[in-house]
Amino acid sequence: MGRRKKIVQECEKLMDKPEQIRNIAIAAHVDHGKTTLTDNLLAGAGMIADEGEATRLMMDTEEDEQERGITIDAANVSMTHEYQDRNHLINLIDTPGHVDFGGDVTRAMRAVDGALVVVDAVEGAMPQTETVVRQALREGVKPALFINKVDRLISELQEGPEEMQQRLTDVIGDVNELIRGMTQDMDDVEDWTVSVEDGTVAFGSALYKWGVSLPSMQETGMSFGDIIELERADKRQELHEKTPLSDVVLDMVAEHFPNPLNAQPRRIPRVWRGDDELDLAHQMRDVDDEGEVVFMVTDISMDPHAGEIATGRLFSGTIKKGQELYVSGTAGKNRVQSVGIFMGGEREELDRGVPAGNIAAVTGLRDAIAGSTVSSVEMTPFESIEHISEPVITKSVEAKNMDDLPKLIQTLQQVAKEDPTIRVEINEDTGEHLISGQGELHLEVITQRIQKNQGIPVVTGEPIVVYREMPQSQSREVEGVSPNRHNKFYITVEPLNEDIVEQIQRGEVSMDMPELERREALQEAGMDKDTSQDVEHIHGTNILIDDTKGIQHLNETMELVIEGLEEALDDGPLAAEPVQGSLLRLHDAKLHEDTIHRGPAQVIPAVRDAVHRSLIDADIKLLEPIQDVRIDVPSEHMGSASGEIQGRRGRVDDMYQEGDLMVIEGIAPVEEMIGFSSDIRSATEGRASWNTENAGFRVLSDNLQREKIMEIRERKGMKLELPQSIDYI
Ligand SMILES: Nc1nc2c(ncn2[C@@H]2O[C@H](COP(=O)(O)OP(=O)(O)OP(=O)(O)O)[C@@H](O)[C@H]2O)c(=O)[nH]1
Repeated sequence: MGRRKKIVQECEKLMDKPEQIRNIAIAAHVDHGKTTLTDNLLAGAGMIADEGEATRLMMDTEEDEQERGITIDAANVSMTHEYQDRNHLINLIDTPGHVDFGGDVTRAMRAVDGALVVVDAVEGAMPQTETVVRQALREGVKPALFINKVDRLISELQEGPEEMQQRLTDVIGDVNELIRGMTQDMDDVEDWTVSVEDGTVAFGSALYKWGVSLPSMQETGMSFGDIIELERADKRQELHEKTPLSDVVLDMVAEHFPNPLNAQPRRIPRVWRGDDELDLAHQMRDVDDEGEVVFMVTDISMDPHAGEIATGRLFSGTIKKGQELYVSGTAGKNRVQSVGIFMGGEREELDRGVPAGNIAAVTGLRDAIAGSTVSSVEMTPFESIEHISEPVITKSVEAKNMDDLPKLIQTLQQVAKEDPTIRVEINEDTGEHLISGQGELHLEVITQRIQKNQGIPVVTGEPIVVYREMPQSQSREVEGVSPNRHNKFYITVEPLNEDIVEQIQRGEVSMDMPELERREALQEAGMDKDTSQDVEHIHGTNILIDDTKGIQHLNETMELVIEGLEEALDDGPLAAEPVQGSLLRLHDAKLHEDTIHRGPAQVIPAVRDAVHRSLIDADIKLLEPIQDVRIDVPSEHMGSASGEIQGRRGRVDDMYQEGDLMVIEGIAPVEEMIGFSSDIRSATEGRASWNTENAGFRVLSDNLQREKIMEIRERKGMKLELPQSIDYI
């Protein structure tokens, strides 16, 4: 029997033993070595030959990933590992490190119970490290730490045992500081921090395939001194044989990460807000393979032969070929065509069903998108997997040949389904479609995949930034009148406080949650009690409050009011960009007796105009997306590197020495950061490494407001005048 077949059989056997399953993700800052580590683990588990570079191909499977040398999609793989005379099934997800692909990391965390955080010993904890730790903790996923590239401390930086120990202690301290900062408000008293003594920290070299932890050092009798000696003497093969990285890390995984039976009772209440007394709730907490099927889709990918593959975590029941399952948010059911597991980029179909507690790859769920809840009974869906960072950059895409148009539209729809951090606007009239994403690289990779994988030649526009509009003060009460003058709406608007906006973005306040919970959350974030009781609707990060009392027919008209409101907020009055962070109050309304005279054609424009006029009265301003920027650079290039931030309407907030490099931290508008990579390279002779992270939206400075609004209006073919309240009457 082939090796692969044998491993599949092993995995199948272990699937039914949840106490022997570990679902884990590997996550880190870009280039800290996740993919190299994952290759080690695969080789250690006997899945691939232990032969260096060729192994890379196993996890980074898409051609563009290998060309760019970074991970773009999260890859799934199942493997087995024997620990303390017991075999374990380890379902692993390797996640991308580049910030543009952070949405994949967020989704992967829903599927797993443990996160192995990889940190480069030389660079230490970096901004993306903080982000992935936060993503893990928010999902109730337990972290453990692997400090990588320790070979560089020894061979390049020539550090001795004390210096090295100090450096490792500092990295652990920094990671724990992040963890403590993020868990101080959590209700559970669980200790999420990592420590050498507990065995939740390991370190080593993924490149040279050796690793150690306190338990492994106790077992092998290796000391720091021995490691330094062997590494210095270039005896890395010996080091690898004496203390192989894969064993050390997989032992840590088996010992310290929770199995589904331990993890699910803790995680379900965090990610599911249904009634916890229901049988279904018990089945999910108990990982009941005979219960109803509850499957959370965390990733959709395309297989040229099998079609769409939905990968995700099965929390209850057994998923099998032929089952008819509900998909949240859609009507009707989908039929499961096949179920299987991933073995490093490749899917292995199984003849049997996959039971609760596993990560499964399912075909046939044509209505599912990343984030769908798929189940055998109708149920409250899981909390949506919020990725905080909204798209900030847009690019237009057109098919070169008109004949390709239908195929392009289909592909774009598929892209949006696979990656919810992308937004696609399809314009069948002009043929010019817009894709918005997390950054230049994100969009570039997607357009390249459309061209290469789908063979559709496309023309793309220059990347442009996505803007927002937001009121800055409290408006006066504004009257909106319907075209027939029989219906009137009285509205005011004011800015929402930042805490509330953030809560909505995180999904901690939504219309889907029980009202009482929502009220409490809003009050905690600073909303007064009366207001929090009258929330009628939430759209984007805007809230509608119904302050009216006993108005006849208002109830049945409310749907139209909301439609008018949404139209007004989607295309703000300044430049038709989305409005954010506004609190709208409906104070009063006068409605015609007769339904015919208060239909959509009357109510929608009246509300829309009232909202726009009140926004203008509330001193609405244009907001632009900004990024946190961090540059690490040798001190002789510090001036030119900080100049690259300041010259881009940016601000340098901090400069400090770290090791032999200077660190510059600041913020700059996304628009100005387009083309930054090549500029910083030439400004510092290629000596700088840098990282950017989207940091929300900021009011554009006053002297640029008019110019920018006109520029957008011109691009959109709108009238070239600043809108006045009077325009809407
Ligand atoms: N010296 C040294 N280099 C390493 C080690 N581990 C990884 N590298 C190198 O670091 C670079 C990045 O490694 P990857 O494994 O691709 O990093 P990653 O975190 O998966 O990066 P993304 O896929 O881009 O998110 C590669 O050039 C590796 O060869 C290590 O232990 N020591």
